[in-house]
Amino acid sequence: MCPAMAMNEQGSKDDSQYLMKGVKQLYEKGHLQTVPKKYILPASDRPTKSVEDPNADNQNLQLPIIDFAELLGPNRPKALQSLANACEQYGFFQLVNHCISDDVVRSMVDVSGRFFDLPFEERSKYMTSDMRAPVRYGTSFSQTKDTVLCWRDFLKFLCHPFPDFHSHWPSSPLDFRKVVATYAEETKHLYLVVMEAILESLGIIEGKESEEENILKEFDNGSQMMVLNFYPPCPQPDLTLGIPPHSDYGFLTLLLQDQVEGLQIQFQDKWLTVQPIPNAFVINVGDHLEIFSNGRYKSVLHRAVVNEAKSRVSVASFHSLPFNFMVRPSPKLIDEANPKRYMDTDFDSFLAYVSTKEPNKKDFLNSRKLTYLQLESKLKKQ
Ligand SMILES: O=C(O)CCC(=O)C(=O)O
Ligand SMILES: [Fe+2]
Repeated sequence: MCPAMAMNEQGSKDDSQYLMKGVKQLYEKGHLQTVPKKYILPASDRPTKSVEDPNADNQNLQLPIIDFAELLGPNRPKALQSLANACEQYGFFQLVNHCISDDVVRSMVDVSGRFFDLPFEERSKYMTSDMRAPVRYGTSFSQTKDTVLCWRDFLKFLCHPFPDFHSHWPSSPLDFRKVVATYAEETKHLYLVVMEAILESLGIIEGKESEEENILKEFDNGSQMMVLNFYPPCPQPDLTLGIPPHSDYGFLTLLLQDQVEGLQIQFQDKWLTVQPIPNAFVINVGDHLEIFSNGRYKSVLHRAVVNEAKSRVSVASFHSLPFNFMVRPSPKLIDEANPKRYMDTDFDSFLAYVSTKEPNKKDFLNSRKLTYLQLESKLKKQ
């Protein structure tokens, strides 16, 4: 009997070691009919499926679509308004007509898939529990802390700022570094143009004064981290999740998904599935932008579901200020009617937080919120 089947039925001592090799390994070697116990969520956390029930999860969602060309053209004011509405109401939008070529986008999804196709020995060279490692391969969400494991394997790596980062990236597949370097550079540029529009939509910048150029320079020098997610087919997709509900650290995430659906966002207390649009980016507001906008733009919970038939690849590019910078509500968005709603935060406090807790839902962002009493005493002092 293969180890995965044995584990399924009785649970052996080697289980955890075997499971730590990830779900691709499990799927390929296990001929699985059922998911191992360690992946089964409590009933209340499972994704449900019912087309008849209008209140059930998994209905489709047409996210607001922002046309990049409109954002740069004479209709910019209208496009900025749509951007503001999307960030306030959904925390998410799809960006179409952007400047990154179909070829660059397709190559990135393709090379990511080929990375996960490598033998486990090759992928596992990058396995580490060090959260600060410039390259980290792993499985689940936080593989050493998750009480229930998730149905995903991932590769995480730093893109910016990082001297000589190419030499840390996987050297296999042979074209990995070249394809990723082009993609990282182009997504960073796209992020900066979108971020400038977001700052304008918040009324933080208006023209090209020197003070405003400084704020843009901080974003220019900011951090960029990439995560490649791989979700193999799952024999019982209703019992588990690819990624549990979470919000993203950072200002913006630019997510590329292949044509297999799986991303769901929480909207009006329901989980709705985002329909992939070929070559579009799903962009979402991260915790730092919610803090910086003093709560005006929302960092929304999202998760990934898996399916029985197809594997799925997604590529997330996370962008924020430089790692040593404090993120705080913009002074331009604080006044008597809008007191400061969040504590200042930095990367170290985030790392300290996630390394002591099982990352769960919006915990980190909630830990940064000033409570009602704190707000009241601040108001009194003003
Ligand atoms: O795969 C997806 O659609 C979601 C990925 C995600 O949310 C993440 O990597 O933070
Ligand atoms: Fe995410």
